[in-house]
Amino acid sequence: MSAAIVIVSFISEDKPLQKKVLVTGASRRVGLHLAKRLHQDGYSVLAHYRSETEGVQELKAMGVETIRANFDSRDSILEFVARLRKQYQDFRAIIHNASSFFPTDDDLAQAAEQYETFFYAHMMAPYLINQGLHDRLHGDNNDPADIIHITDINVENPTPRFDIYGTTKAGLHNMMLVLAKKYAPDIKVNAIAPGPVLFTESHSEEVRNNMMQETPLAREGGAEPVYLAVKSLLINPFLTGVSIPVDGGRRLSKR
Ligand SMILES: NC(=O)C1=CN([C@@H]2O[C@H](COP(=O)(O)OP(=O)(O)OC[C@H]3O[C@@H](n4cnc5c(N)ncnc54)[C@H](OP(=O)(O)O)[C@@H]3O)[C@@H](O)[C@H]2O)C=CC1
Ligand SMILES: Nc1nc2c(c(=O)[nH]1)N=C([C@H](O)[C@@H](O)CO)CN2
Repeated sequence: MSAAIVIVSFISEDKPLQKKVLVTGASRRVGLHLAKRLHQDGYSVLAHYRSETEGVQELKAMGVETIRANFDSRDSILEFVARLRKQYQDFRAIIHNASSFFPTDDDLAQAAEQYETFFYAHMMAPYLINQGLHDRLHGDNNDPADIIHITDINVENPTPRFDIYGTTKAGLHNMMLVLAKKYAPDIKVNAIAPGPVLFTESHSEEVRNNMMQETPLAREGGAEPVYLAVKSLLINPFLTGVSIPVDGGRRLSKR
């Protein structure tokens, strides 16, 4: 056998392709951090994004596989699932991080449009991706695979100004509970409920200070605590139907 064929056969006989960890909304902030840290910890990450950001370029430069989709309609989500099934055989985990966030518009027609936006991103996309890929999810060493929903601590104590956002995040929380029952014992389904982890430019100094006064640990958490919670779920084979609040205790004191 020639040297070239030997080399090719050696490469092709290397360990089987690693199972993918799909992270949605990985173009910026928490999702980008999750994708980077999972890659650094040796997982084979498939980073989903909508906007081509600098973060996406960083992921590509790190050798992280990326896939683009906008979860803005039933058809776009179904097309994304079909593409995933065509291109990938095996997944280790799916992390639903993609999310929109803005207050409800006073105009009813605008609020209706917002409802669709939130519903597609927070409920239809996670459900269709889970249901469309659950047979491709496989754990390691006979342990269950993972689905993780990134929700919000406010699912049980919502903020009126963000009522549609909160309603659809509550739906994502309930979906975690039902799928934990539906997909057992092959798949664990859990949630991470962040609190004040990363402010946005829309948060004034006053709003930030008020939030910190309502937060027992009195700090903006950052993205790393969310990753540490993700990691703890991935390595624990006996957790399902659980929601981990990553909020510095804010849920205890928020009005
Ligand atoms: N930041 C915080 O303090 C808190 C965050 N959370 C939750 O944690 C998660 C991460 O938060 P954070 O990083 O701040 O989120 P961001 O709002 O900063 O980013 C959300 C990501 O989702 C993507 N996305 C939004 N809509 C769609 C869509 N229709 N199709 C595809 N992708 C979409 C965005 O893509 P694009 O780049 O195109 O905008 C972006 O990559 C979210 O689920 C959020 O709800 C909960 C409570 C507090
Ligand atoms: N998709 C997003 N969801 C949420 C965000 C965000 O920036 N994007 N931010 C919050 C909080 O207001 C946070 O910024 C402070 O607690 C909630 N959800």
